[in-house]
Parts: sequence; C-alpha cells; structure tokens
Amino acid sequence: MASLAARIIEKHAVEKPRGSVEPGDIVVVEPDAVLVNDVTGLLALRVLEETGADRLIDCRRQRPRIVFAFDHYSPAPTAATATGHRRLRLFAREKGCRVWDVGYGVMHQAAVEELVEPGWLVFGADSHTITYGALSVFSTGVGSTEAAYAMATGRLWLRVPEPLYIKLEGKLPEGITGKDLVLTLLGILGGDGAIYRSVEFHGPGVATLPMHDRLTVANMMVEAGAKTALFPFDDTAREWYRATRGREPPEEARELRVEPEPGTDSLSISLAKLEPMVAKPPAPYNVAPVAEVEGEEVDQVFIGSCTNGRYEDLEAAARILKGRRARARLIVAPASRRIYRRALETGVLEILHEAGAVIAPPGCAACFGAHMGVAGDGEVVVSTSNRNFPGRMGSPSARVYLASPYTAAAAAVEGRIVDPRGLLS
Ligand SMILES: CC(C)[C@H](C(=O)O)[C@@H](O)C(=O)O
Ligand code: SF4
Repeated sequence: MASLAARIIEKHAVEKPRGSVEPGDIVVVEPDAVLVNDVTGLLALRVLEETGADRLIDCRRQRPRIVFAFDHYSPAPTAATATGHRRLRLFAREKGCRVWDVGYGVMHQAAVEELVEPGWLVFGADSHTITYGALSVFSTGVGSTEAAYAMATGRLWLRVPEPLYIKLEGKLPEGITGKDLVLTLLGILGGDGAIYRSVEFHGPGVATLPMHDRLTVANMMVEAGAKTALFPFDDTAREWYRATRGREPPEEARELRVEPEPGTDSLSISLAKLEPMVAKPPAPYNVAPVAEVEGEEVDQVFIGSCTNGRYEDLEAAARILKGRRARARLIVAPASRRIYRRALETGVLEILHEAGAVIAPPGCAACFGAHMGVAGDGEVVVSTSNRNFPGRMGSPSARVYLASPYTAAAAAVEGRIVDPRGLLS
C-alpha cells in the first residue's frame, strides 16, 4: 500500500495525477486549514498587505479554515506584543476568521482538541504543526509567506515525501512515556535522519500507545527533520476522538492505516526495553539515559508546551509531586484552557500548587524563552518541551535538559536529575 502521507496528499490534489502520486512528485493541494500564531501571523499579515492579497481572504465564505492563535505571548508580556495581537485581532475580525486569543492554549493543542479531522491536510506557520499526525492528519510547518499564500489562494504546492516506517513492538513500562520513546528515536536518527520524510508508525506496539504519547512523539519528529509524522487511525484514536469531541469520527477515518510494502526499510523499537531519557544541551537529539546524567543540579523545572503540557502529563507530574515539596523552581503551564479546567476539577493543579509549583496560563509559557520563567545565566533547567538550543529558554549560558513529565517532576523534588521510577507511588 502507498504511504499514508501520499494517500492523503492525493485526496487533496487540485489536479488528480494520473495513477497514484509517488514520492518526489510535486503536487498542488487544497489544505483543509491554515494556522498561524502570534509570531508568524504578523509576518504573514505583512506579506498579505504588501501584495494586496489580503483582499482575497474571506473566512465567512471560503475554505480553507484560517486560525490566528495567540500562544507564544500569552498574555502579552510587552506593549509591542500586545500591539501585534491587536493588529491580528482586528484583521481576523474584519475577515471573519477564527482567533484563539491569549489564554486559549498552544495552537497545536487547541487544534487537536477541536479543529482537525483525521485525513485532513493542514499547513501551519509553526514547525510543531506536525503534532496532528497523531490523529492521522497530514500536517506540516510552513514559512509565513507560504502560509499567507495558502490563506489567500486556498492552495499550496508540496513535494510528496518518502516514507520512513517505524515499527513499534510491546508496551511502555511503568514510568516510561512517549517522550522517552521520541528521545530514543532522536538519538538514533540525529537532527537530520528524517529530513523531508513522512515518518509513519506501525506494528503491534502502536495499539498500546495512548494518544497523549502519540501526540508527544509526532510533535518531536520535526527535530529529526520530518515533514510529517503519522499514526494510523485505530481503535485507540477512535476512542480518544469520541471522548474529546463527543461524537463519532468520520467514516473515512477507517482507511487511514499504515501498511508498509514488504521489504520497505523500517526501524524497529521494542517499547518494553525503553528507559528514562534526557536530551542534554545543546540539541534535542543529543540524548542520553537519565542514568548517565544523574546528580546534575537543577535550578528550574518547566512542565508544559505542545510536547508535554497535556492533562496526562500534569497527572504524571502530580503522581511524583503528591505530598512532596519541589526543591527547584517549578513552573507548570497546561497546554490549553480545557486542560487547565480539567486539572482544576480533578485536583491535579492543587497537588502541583501544594508542591510549590507556579501555575502559568495556558500557552507556550517558558518553552519559548520569552516570559513566564526565563532562565538566567548559567542556570540548569529541566523542561518537558522540545528544544534546548543555546538561548532557547533565556540566557545563552543556561543549560536545558529535555525530559518526560516524570523525570521533570522528579528533578523538581530532588533539585537534581534522578531516575523518576524511584519516586513513583
Ligand atoms: C515561533 C515559531 C515559528 C516557532 C516554531 O516554528 O516552531 C516556535 O513555536 C518554536 O517552537 O520554536
Ligand atoms: S509550546 Fe514551544 S514548541 Fe510548542 S509552539 Fe509554543 S514555543 Fe513552539
């Protein structure tokens, strides 16, 4: 069977190619949605206004659905960012486009909660748009100019990516998460091992992997250069869809399977053999088992982001922090308003608060290094986010370790990096 990416692209092609699309083909597609944030949205707006293409946009009447999400500066930390929000808000209002205003959450989380449908093709002016692949959506990050073009014309071209199949077997052990899986994969692939590939997951282990873990894995595949990262739409996805959307998934979702042709190269991972991992500074693929860096002292811990700011991530952190006190500074940002609300209702936020956490509003928060917990010179941070390049979370001399919510919470409790399995109750 052709790759899932190729099949989704084919369905969205403006001119149906003769036969089926092949990796390497250039295809003009009509996306179902185009999303921009409060950084890239402003750049896209400038392109639209300079070219006059802004006149073509009318969200009340035409496709694609266009969303402006204010998540990187949420709420605005400076007058300049507030003014940027204002410009985008006025533009969106005039055109009748959707705005996810400050406090709504990280664009990618809101998108999987309420916008994207399995089998869709989505462009987002943000590299982590790739996250929606967990829901069998062909989603990919594009530049602001391309986003502007897609918003105005409803079209964009794509080169059909080569698939890279990853076979999962077994089940994750207690205390090991999708983050440990994706860090392991990044260690194998490096920063360029999946460039422009459609990473597609298959094998018996997929069924054992919960949706929040799939979202984490899809999210970080872009750190190896992936164009998109797709999971099949199986029973686990179907159940998650029903619980999240309160309705049945579309009938066509059944066809969104990953079935590599025999002999296609495939990387195989045994989930049962994974252990807690970190990405050491200065890059997400510079990975090591936690055991190798155990004892490193930590100043700040951040639990949040589009990688690991979901309800299950906060719950995992609460399992470790319950009845304990964080020694390191601890900042927690639920990835969306909906997650915030749920964590409030179930008592998870109370546990985190009791442990000394600062609860930040939904949004990118400290992930981006702009506000809500910027790291100082020489500080060591453990973060559940996806990037640890120098300067990413503040001072260029701060050192950031990326880890799972369990490992991050354990580092907060101990004030140093430790194996979280010893603290699980
Ligand atoms: C601001 C945006 C363009 C950027 C991205 O594309 O990923 C940001 O979200 C990030 O995580 O570095
Ligand atoms: S949470 Fe972090 S990685 Fe995700 S979109 Fe925001 S800044 Fe980018």
